[in-house]
Amino acid sequence: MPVELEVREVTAGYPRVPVLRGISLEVSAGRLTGLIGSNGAGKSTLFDVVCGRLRPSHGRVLLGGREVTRAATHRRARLGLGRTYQRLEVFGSLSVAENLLVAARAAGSGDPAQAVADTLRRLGLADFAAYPAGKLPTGVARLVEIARALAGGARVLLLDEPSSGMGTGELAEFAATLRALRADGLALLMIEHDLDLVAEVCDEVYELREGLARPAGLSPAA
Ligand SMILES: Nc1ncnc2c1ncn2[C@@H]1O[C@H](COP(=O)(O)OP(=O)(O)OP(=O)(O)O)[C@@H](O)[C@H]1O
Repeated sequence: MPVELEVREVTAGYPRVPVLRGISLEVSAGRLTGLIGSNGAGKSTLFDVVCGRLRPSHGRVLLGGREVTRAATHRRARLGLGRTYQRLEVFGSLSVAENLLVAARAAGSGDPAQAVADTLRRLGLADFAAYPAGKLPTGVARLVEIARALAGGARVLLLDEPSSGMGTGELAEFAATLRALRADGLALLMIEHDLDLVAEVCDEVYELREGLARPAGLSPAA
């Protein structure tokens, strides 16, 4: 499977706070890659570099083999990069379907309404289509965030603690959803604190520690 996202020797941080010190990792299509590490290790910082919210002082980011290290966030989105956030970022006053429609229109997809219908079905959200996103239980709202990225044409998806706020039943369903997205050929990079979920679904796992990404000793999924 082709490598969709490459991070090569990235060094980045904030004024007087060095965080990443030469990180390299790859995410391929049809693979679910886990990213773990203690609080403050720099996981979200790495996502910010990949998305273009933070410019690295050294190193490169490639999407689908294209250099995007200096590309604007919206250009990366056009190239198929999607992201969810640790703190939910759905449009609360819009319905679930409207949330997706905004993304599908912004992506300029051929038939936005069709893209929305397909994505709602894909994530098992059809019954919630007309529901105000701001009133959803957290676990469902996290699926809406993922659906919105997919409706926007994401092929590389960065998930920031997607299981937080989910109950046990929701977690089992979510694991199945992740496997289905992987089977569809998406390249998935997931920050996650639930190590049982990581060990269950991830093909490979990196641990972020002291500014470097190292393969973690979690048994990968079959
Ligand atoms: N805007 C900022 N300005 C200055 N320092 C920041 C900023 N954002 C994050 N940091 C610092 O950068 C370091 C890495 O933070 P980051 O949020 O990337 O860690 P994380 O691994 O995602 O942690 P968590 O698991 O708690 O979300 C921390 O020391 C944090 O305090």
